[in-house]
Amino acid sequence: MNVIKLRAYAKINLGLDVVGKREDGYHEVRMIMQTINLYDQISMKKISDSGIYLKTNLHYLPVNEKNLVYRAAKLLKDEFNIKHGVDIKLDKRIPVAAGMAGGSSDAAAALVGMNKLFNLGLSKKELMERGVKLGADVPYCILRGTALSEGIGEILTPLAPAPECYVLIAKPGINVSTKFVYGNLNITEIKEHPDIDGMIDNISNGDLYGLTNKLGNVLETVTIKEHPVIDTIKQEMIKYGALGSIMSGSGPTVFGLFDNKKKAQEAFYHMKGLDIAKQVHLTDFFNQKRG
Ligand SMILES: C[C@@](CO)(OP(=O)(O)O)[C@H](O)COP(=O)(O)OP(=O)(O)OC[C@H]1O[C@@H](n2ccc(N)nc2=O)[C@H](O)[C@@H]1O
Ligand SMILES: Nc1ncnc2c1ncn2[C@@H]1O[C@H](COP(=O)(O)OP(=O)(O)O)[C@@H](O)[C@H]1O
Repeated sequence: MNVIKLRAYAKINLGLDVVGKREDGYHEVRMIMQTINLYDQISMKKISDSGIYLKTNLHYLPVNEKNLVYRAAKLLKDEFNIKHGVDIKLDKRIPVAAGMAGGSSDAAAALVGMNKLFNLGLSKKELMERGVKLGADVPYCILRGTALSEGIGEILTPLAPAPECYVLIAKPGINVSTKFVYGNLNITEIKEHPDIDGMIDNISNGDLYGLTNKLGNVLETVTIKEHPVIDTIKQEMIKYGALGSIMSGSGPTVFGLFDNKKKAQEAFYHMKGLDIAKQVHLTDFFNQKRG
């Protein structure tokens, strides 16, 4: 097998709480993670030359060590002293710097791809252990599905698949740095913590309405202060029938959850017509079992 094609799925955070700060500056989190059916495509080809060559459809993305895909390939190439090189094509559809783990998911897919392409025999757990060196969300992007994420994001507990619904995604035309958002978060000032344990109960009972009532993300306090347009998009989603709407991750992407296809489609067209939302997608939850 000399060529491999992979899908790198985006995630949203149905709940994001920060419960502490470590001495190295990283934050301890409790998050409900959910993979959605929006993905980048990656193809990897073994070559005789020893280099790592990356091409992408987005001209502004780095194609060297600054790209997480390159770093993922290099990490395993160095560890296993692989002599062959790899040609990688990355077709991005997940919005960049959006709070949807696009880069982390690409890195996760590249680790999985290298493992297959060079028959390294690493288990999922062993790939996840390597993934955290590239980013806190990378182990989750290898696991996928609905999961509780703790520690800095690397302690993962798989949950039952969250109840099905429609997911409207809208990203305003601004980019947000995760480092900036965590760096400007003052934990002592967080007034409302999302009820992560309640959300876990709702997920195990298949209670969509209980779940959508509890959506919450403490990082909104930092990002919305900087970019009030995020709040405007949330309000538009609710106005158009979303059961709940919050910012994903460090932002600035906003998502809304819908139980009704027609309403979700109407909200999608409305959002596309607004010039505050630059990238808009209508999708649903990725479910490992449904494929
Ligand atoms: C906020 C979240 C929510 O899922 O996602 P995104 O918005 O990035 O998608 C994650 O916690 C982001 O994970 P990830 O994007 O992998 O973070 P990393 O690349 O490891 O770290 C970027 C920077 O964020 C800060 N950071 C990250 C994770 C964490 N638990 N505490 C932190 O303080 C650190 O300052 C770090 O230098
Ligand atoms: N494969 C990649 N895809 C997207 N961004 C990447 C990638 N590799 C490195 N980056 C850099 O990482 C930054 C954050 O990207 P991304 O992972 O999309 O953000 P987020 O985690 O907020 O969704 C970008 O500004 C980009 O320069």
